[in-house]
Amino acid sequence: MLKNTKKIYIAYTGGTIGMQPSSSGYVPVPGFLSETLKNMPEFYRPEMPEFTIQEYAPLLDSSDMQPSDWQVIANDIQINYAKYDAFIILHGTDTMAYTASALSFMCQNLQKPIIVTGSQIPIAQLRSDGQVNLLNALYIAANYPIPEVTLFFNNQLLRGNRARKVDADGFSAFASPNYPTLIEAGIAIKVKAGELSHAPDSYAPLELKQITAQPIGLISLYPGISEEVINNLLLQPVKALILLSYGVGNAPQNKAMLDAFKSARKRGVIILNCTQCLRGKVNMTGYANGQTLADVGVISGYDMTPEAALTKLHFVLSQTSDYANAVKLLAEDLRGEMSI
Ligand SMILES: NC(=O)C[C@H](N)C(=O)O
Repeated sequence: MLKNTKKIYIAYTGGTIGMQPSSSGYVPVPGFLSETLKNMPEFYRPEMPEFTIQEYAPLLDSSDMQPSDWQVIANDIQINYAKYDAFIILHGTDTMAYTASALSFMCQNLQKPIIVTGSQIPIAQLRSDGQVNLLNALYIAANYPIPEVTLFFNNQLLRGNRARKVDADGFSAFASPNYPTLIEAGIAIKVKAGELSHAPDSYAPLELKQITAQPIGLISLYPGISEEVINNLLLQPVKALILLSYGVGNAPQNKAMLDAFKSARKRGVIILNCTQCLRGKVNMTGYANGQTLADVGVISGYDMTPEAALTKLHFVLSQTSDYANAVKLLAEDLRGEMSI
């Protein structure tokens, strides 16, 4: 058996995969994951790539992840970019889709795979999905390199900025409602919508973009919503509001609410329309109720997930403070996050 010579960098940020039970529920325990892996010989078979685990301190339950943590991960990848063939981010599932989306925007000109994965049951527990998720992520990173930020879970490799956590306690915790699966790991590994990289002679440098946390509001419309609620959400220092609208981008014909959007738009607040449906795309020309939103300056988020919309706003507002510039960037498909 020929030894796999690929080198993979694993950034272990926390999450259930390396947790242990405590009196107050699962908690991450430093050193425990690396020790557990040492006793799992399948990770060291010759077909497996070499890997290095960088354990972060503190290890986080991913519900504690902040934009500054995305920056730490992105900086870490940049520092190690030349030395490794691919990167795996071990992460909790709760905010995994946010981190995957954020990294996709931060890593411009990415030419190596970054796969985010984790598990629903800790790796040291009976029936854990951690071992199979990490093993497959390593194998796919080494043998089926797709040079973008992806998320691997339950035998599916998804585009990171298209993924959503859709099941709180099932193994099939992630879906990509508006974009096909990149790779399906069944008995055979099938490359579906993913494009494999063709080992270039030299890698163009990775361009790392910064994200700083931005004041962004998010609201899902509901029958009975009042303009006071909307107005409160648009108060200073909010720079953008994600409006999760009905269906293809509809909202009630409530004059006071529309006026609130209009005056916010005049103050330079971005209002981004995404659908509250799991699947499908915003089209504000479909109904008169959607058109009135476009008329007051609400912009389309097309079929972006709320996670992609939020991280894209953090990203865009970190790059520019000019409204027109920001709107231009939001309308572009920057990293495959939306279908225009
Ligand atoms: N399955 C998990 O990883 C959930 C955990 N609370 C986390 O996001 O860190």
